[in-house]
Amino acid sequence: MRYLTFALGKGRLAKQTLGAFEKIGITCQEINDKDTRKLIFVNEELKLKFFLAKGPDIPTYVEYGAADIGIAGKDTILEEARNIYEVLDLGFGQCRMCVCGPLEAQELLQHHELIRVATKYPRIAKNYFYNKKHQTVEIIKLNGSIELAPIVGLSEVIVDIVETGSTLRENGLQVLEEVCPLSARMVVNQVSMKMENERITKIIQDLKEVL
Ligand SMILES: Nc1ncnc2c1ncn2[C@@H]1O[C@H](COP(=O)(O)OP(=O)(O)OP(=O)(O)O)[C@@H](O)[C@H]1O
Ligand SMILES: O=P(O)(O)OC[C@H]1O[C@H](OP(=O)(O)OP(=O)(O)O)[C@H](O)[C@@H]1O
Repeated sequence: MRYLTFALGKGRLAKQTLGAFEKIGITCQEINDKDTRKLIFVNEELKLKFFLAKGPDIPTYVEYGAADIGIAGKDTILEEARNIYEVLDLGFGQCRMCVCGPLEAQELLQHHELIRVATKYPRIAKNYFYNKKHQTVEIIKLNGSIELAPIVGLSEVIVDIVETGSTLRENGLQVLEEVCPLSARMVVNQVSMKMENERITKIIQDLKEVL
C-alpha cells in the first residue's frame, strides 16, 4: 500500500485539524510535540504521512500531488484558485471575508468612487469588486496588519478576514460589506481522488460522522 500524504497548515487551523483526525483514528504522535522543528511525520502502521506548511501553500502542494489531501481555509482556496477538488467543509475556522474601513468610507463605496482597497487577497477583492459589484477599484497587495492601511492613508477600505471583530474595533474600523463566509475545507488532488478513491472516500465519510 502506498503512503497517503496530508498537507496541514502550521497556523490557526492546526489544532482543530489534528483533533478531527484523532477522532477518526488518524493519529501521529510526534506531530503534537511543540518543540520539534521537524516538518514531516509518518504513521507507518496506517501508511500515512503528514507535513506542515504555510496555509496559503497548501493548495499548491495538493495540485502538484506532493500531498494527496490538504486542509486549508476557504480564503486560501479562493485566492490560490488551484485545480483541486474541495470535498468537505470541516465547520471550524469560521470567519468572514469583509470589506472594512472607517464609517465615512461607506459613502465612497455606495457612490462607486474610484477607491483604493488594501488586501492580502487581491484575487478575492478583484473578483468581488469587478465581477460581483461591477465597480472599478485600485487594489493594493499587503502581507499583514491590513487594518493599518485606512488608518495611515494607504487606502480607503480593506478586504480582510473578520472573526471576532476585535481588530476592527480596536482600530476604529467597521465591517462595511460582507464578501463571503469562510471555514476550513478538505481539498484533494484530482488524480489521487481517482487512484485512491476508496481510502479517501472513507476518510471523508468518517469525518462527516464526527464533525
Ligand atoms: N481571525 C482569523 N484570522 C485569519 N484567519 C482566520 C481567522 N480565523 C479563522 N481563520 C482561518 O484560519 C486559516 C489559517 O489562518 P492562519 O492565520 O493561521 O494562516 P496560516 O497561513 O495557516 O498560518 P501562518 O501564520 O503560519 O502563515 C485562514 O486561512 C482562515 O481561513
Ligand atoms: O476579527 P478578529 O478576531 O480580530 O480577527 C481578524 C484579524 O486576524 C487576522 O490577522 P492575523 O492575526 O492573521 O495577522 P496579520 O494581520 O498579520 O495577517 C486578520 O487579518 C484580521 O486582522
